[in-house]
Amino acid sequence: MKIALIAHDKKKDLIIEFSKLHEAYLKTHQLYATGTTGKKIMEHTNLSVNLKKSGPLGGDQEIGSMIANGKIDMVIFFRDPLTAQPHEPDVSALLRLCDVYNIPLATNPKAAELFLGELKSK
Ligand SMILES: O=C(CO)COP(=O)(O)O
Repeated sequence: MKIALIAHDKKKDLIIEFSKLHEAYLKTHQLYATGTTGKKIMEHTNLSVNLKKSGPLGGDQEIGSMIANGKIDMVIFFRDPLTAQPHEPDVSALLRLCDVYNIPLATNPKAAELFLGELKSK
């Protein structure tokens, strides 16, 4: 599967923790991430992540474009619902495209755990 991993700044620690916890399983998939999220995941794990631009610099749109072109199968995006983002329109567009293309989208760790649990059971 092609999985996109994204986290807003205040959620970076959470996505690192999640990636470490599920490292062995995530290793069996192709991973993509917005710039800073992906770099941090690679710093803290042995995962190899295909890096896009940083979210505020177009990374969300790059991932959105991949979704529109059938190149992403699942999105794990730990959003920060309590902090305004300068690139909010890009964030909304990415979430919207997940619904347009019926791509599973986990926006918090519990949802992501459920998704991986379901995948692992297959
Ligand atoms: O801003 C983001 C998602 O909207 C994430 O971008 P970074 O991973 O580059 O911090």
